[in-house]
This record gives sequence, C-alpha cells and structure tokens, in this order.
Amino acid sequence: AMKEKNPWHKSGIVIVAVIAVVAVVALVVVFVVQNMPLPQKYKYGIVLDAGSSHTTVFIYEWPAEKDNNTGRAEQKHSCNVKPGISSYAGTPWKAGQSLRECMREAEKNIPKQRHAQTPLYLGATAGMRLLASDEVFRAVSETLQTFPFSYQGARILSGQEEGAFGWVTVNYLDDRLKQGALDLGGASTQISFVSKMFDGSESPGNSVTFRLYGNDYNLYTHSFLCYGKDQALKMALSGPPAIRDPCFHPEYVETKEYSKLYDSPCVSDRKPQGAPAFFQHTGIGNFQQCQDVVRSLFNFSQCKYSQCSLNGVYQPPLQGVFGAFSAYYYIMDFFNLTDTSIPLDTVKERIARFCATPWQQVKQQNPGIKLKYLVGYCFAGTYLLTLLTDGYNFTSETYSNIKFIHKQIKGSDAGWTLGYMLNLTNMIPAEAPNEPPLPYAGYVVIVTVIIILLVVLFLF
Ligand SMILES: O=P(O)(O)OP(=O)(O)OP(=O)(O)OC[C@H]1O[C@@H](n2cnc3c(O)ncnc32)[C@H](O)[C@@H]1O
Ligand SMILES: [Ca+2]
Repeated sequence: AMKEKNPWHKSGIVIVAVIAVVAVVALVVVFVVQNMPLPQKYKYGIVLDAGSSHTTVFIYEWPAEKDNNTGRAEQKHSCNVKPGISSYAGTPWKAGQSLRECMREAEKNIPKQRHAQTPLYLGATAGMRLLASDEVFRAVSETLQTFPFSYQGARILSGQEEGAFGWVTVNYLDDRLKQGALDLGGASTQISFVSKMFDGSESPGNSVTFRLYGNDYNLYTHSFLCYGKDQALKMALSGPPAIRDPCFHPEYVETKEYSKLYDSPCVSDRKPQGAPAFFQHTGIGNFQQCQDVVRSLFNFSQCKYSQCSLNGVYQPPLQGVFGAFSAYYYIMDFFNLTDTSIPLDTVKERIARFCATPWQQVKQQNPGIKLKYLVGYCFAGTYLLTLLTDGYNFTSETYSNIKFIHKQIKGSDAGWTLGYMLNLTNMIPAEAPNEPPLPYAGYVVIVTVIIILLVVLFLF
C-alpha cells in the first residue's frame, strides 16, 4: 500500500507546467501583436524647396500600404544646394545644372523599383516671386525630367500656400497641441495661426481652411514679400551713400557696389539719382538706432481693420504657442537664445551687446562661423526682435509662447515642403491616428498580470 505515491503531487506539477506554458504563450502573443514589426515596404515622395537663398531636396518616406493613414510620412534624407535658382537669372541653364548632384543623391536614397512611382515636385518661393523668370523654370524642369522619378512640375507657391503648408507641417509632426508657425526666409516671412477671434470674414485673403486630425481649422496666414532677412537688409541699407550703419559692428568698413544694393524689386524704386558706383559701408554698432532703422521699414500709419500687424495688414490677436523656424532658428541658435524662458529684456541686452562689439573682436570670438553669416547677425537679431514685437505684437509676456525649432520630432525639418507634399498626395490626415490593437493601459495590465502569475507559479 505504501508504493502508491500521492497522485496529487504528479498531476499538480503537470497542471503548473501547463499553466506556465499557456501563460508564456499568452505573453508572447500579446507582446507580438502589440509590437507588430513595421511593414518593410515604403513609398517615397520628393519635394524641392527652391528658396531665395538655397534649394533643398527633401525625400519623404511612408509605409506602402498605409498612405491614406495618419501621421506617418517622415523625412528620410535632405540635400542642400546654394545659391537659390533665382540667382541664375543671367545663366538659366546653370540653375538646372546646380540641382544635379542632389538629385543623383536622391536616386541613391530611393530603392530603384520605386523610382518610377515616386512623385517629384518643385515649389519656388519669394526669390522666384521677385524674379519671375520663365527661362529659369524651363531650365530647372528640363533637368528634373532627366531623372527617373514621376515629375509633377515646378511652380511658384503663393505666400498664402507657403504659410499654410508650414503650419500643416508643424502640426502634422506634432499632433499634441495646435501651434502657430513663424517662418523667416531670405526674401519673405510668414505668420500662420489659429485664433478664436478669426473666422476669415474680416480679411478673406488671409484665411485658409484645413481638416486635420478630425478637426476643421480656419487658419490666419500672411506672407510679407521683401520682409525676409536678406531683402529687409537691402531695404535698411538703401540710405544715403557712406552710411554710418548702426546695424553693423564698430570697426566694420567695406567698400560696396551701389548697384548691388538696388538689384531687387524690393528696393529698385529707392535708388537715388546720380548715386556713385561704390560706397563705404561703415558700422557703428548701435542696437537702439538699428531698431529705429528697422521700424522705419514698417508702416504703421494706416489700418482699415480692427487690428493690424504692419503695412496695413490685418492680424487677429495672437493665440497659443508658435513654432519659429528657418532664420528664426539660425539666428537665435547663434546667440544661444533658443530658450524662450530667457526674458525678452535679457535677449535684447545680449543682442545689443553683440552689436556694440567691435568687428575684429567678433571675428576672434567666433572662429567657426562663416563670415557671410557672422557679419549679418547684429542686423538679423535686431530685425527678428523688432518684427516679433513691433510687427506681430509679441510682448514680454507672450514671448515665451515662441519655440525656436529646427528639426521637428523624428528629424523632419520644419518648413512648408512636407505639408505641400501631404496636400498634393491627399495624405493630410483628416482623422486622428489609429490606435494600436490594445489601449496602452490594457496592454500594461495584461502583461503585468501574466508576469505576476508566472512569478507565483514558479515560487509554487
Ligand atoms: O523662403 P525664402 O524667402 O524664399 O528664402 P529661403 O528659403 O532661401 O530662406 P531660408 O529660410 O533658407 O534662410 C533664411 C535666411 O537665413 C540665412 N541662413 C541660412 N543658414 C544660416 C545660418 O547658419 N546662419 C545665419 N543665417 C543663415 C539664409 O542665407 C537666408 O538669408
Ligand atoms: Ca523658405
């Protein structure tokens, strides 16, 4: 009778083993389903941003079977060409040639079997708005058509499109909160935001509507042609010859060609009679006086709306946070002032101190910075601050609502190109992103319970 073992002992082990196996299998299944591998196949789109100072080739990538889905196109690669195509007015064919190298790079970055179905767009902004040269466009189109992509044409964006697509990009990449967009280019500058006080009725020309992530937006947007930082500098410089310039450092002296100052439609009508061929450009480095010069570029004398920014342009009250990119970022990054919790007065002081620093010293203290940019940061910093405060009406209180950004989340550049492509490929997400198979809390609870069960079983 003693050789009969306790039957409960053996079957108990079996039961525990079975439960443990089931638990492990369940754990694996839940884990695999939740973290399904990304699809291996991608689709691509190429957008060329033909700005006034550069052309950048952007390659975007998104999972192939999900192109109508949400929040998924990302920047895969970018390649920059300087100068911009509008610099080739005299030699249009060179505008085309200048893009070859970056386009070859695009060929290498996109799998061959996808080339033929990859749409290729070129959008030109303020530089070409000012130049309006068909020859340059023809040359650029001819070059782009020699590449194996699906060429969709080259065109000039309206200022309204430029502002609105910049807003779409910023809000597509970061869908948590609706933010405004501030873009400071070389030849124009854009401001775009949603305001409770704006329904489009007061100024229909500033109104764009979008459906994004399940909400309809009535966007206020305006583009100021000639108020990018390079054209604004031309306007500021077009004073009398031998100017003592408060926007340049003390000890800065340079002989410049007078005609170069007036070679754009933004300033051509300011050219004085009988001006000399050359002039001495002399800096005196004074922030206050430089700010006065910048203010003189803004016209505040008339406004036929309830409220204006500058030059009689309607602007509703500012609302919410703003992503500020392109030159906004380059300038503030140089000054180490991208952190907007730094009070506006401190920002002003730092820029004022920089302007007052003699040019030789500035060069010594910034050996790694390209001179062509370094020489311009005093003006650029002053211009940026004056545009934000006097122009757009940001105050010491609202200044911290601005976020100076360059790369958005996941490494996509802030700018109009992504929004432009999403729009042309009907990929602007009308609805909020799909949820994963399990809500995150449910996933965590299930995994936790199973792990606790396993631990208990093993202890047993
Ligand atoms: O939008 P548009 O007006 O067509 O012009 P863009 O597209 O060429 O303008 P960007 O935003 O690329 O650049 C804005 C300005 O910033 C300048 N810039 C670019 N990199 C810079 C840097 O590192 N430091 C200072 N300025 C820079 C550039 O030369 C322009 O004057
Ligand atoms: Ca631009």
